[in-house]
Amino acid sequence: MSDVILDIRGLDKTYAGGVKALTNVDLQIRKGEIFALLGPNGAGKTTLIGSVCGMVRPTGGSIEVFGKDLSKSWKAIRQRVGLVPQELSFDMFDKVIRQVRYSRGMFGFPPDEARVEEVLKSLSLWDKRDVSIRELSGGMKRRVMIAKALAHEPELLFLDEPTAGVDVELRRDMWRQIDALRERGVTIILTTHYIEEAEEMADRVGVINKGQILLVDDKDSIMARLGRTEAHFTLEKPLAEVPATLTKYPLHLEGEGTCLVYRGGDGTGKGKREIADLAQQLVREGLTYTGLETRDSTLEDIFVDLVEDNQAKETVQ
Ligand SMILES: Nc1ncnc2c1ncn2[C@@H]1O[C@H](COP(=O)(O)OP(=O)(O)OP(=O)(O)O)[C@@H](O)[C@H]1O
Repeated sequence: MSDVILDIRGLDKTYAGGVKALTNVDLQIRKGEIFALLGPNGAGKTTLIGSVCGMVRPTGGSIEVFGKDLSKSWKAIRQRVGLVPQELSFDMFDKVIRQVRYSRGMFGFPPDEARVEEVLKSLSLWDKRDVSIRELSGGMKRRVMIAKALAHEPELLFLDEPTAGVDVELRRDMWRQIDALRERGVTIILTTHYIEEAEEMADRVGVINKGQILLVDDKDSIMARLGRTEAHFTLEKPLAEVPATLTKYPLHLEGEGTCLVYRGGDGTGKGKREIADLAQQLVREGLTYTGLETRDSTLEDIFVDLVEDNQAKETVQ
């Protein structure tokens, strides 16, 4: 891939206390994409970001950013990378605009008032520029964090849980901001617990659990490959087992035999077709049902299944 902007190979991190936070992580990020890294608490997301942004020293593997080895060209690379960390970090008594200016200087860039103004305006912070940060709401403080990370015009931007603790309205507003950055060609890697966020924003999604990458793919292919359709047939009379004539369908019984559950398909409409066939066959076989509910799986279902599967495999091993 010639447009790879970040190339992580065989990355390992074992913390001093012995916690293995990353195991043999391979990840390639393409220029201009929005990549969402999903994982439960403690999966290794922050460690992975920290390894690229210089807060964590990996114990194995390699990281190339903009085609350069991070361990050799750290300073030049860091100038072109932005990070919005999970935890708020600034001088609470300082004014918004000063913190943004200061951040630009920290990365070795000369003052540029036009740029600072543009960033503050794009995040609807211009009116608050002379307000002391401690007086802002939590969501607005988070915007200041983003403004700081954007002040030096990064080409690669990491957002670690950008919308944690932010209300729905502000979250959507931030999504718009992130979209605007993409339009400007910024490559964005975000970690999130909100699967809705990944579903809405990302071009590609990676799932990490216990320090291992379980899956990386285009969001649409994940839905097509792993998406399922579910149908719940409420039966008039309970069944002891799934009839032999129906075993070609992915079925099981729930609710002490009163609910026949179909779970199958592949996100391409196959599930809906099979459910329609199944419904007809139930009628032909005199298996009366009094209710039918269907729904397509979401990215969240796929994510939960993947992590649970991985957890179950680990328990067996
Ligand atoms: N400085 C540290 N020293 C020792 N262990 C650490 C350190 N930082 C993180 N860990 C451990 O490494 C593992 C991965 O943590 P990490 O913060 O990377 O996960 P995460 O996916 O970002 O979690 P969350 O979603 O809760 O932020 C966890 O078991 C965590 O307890």
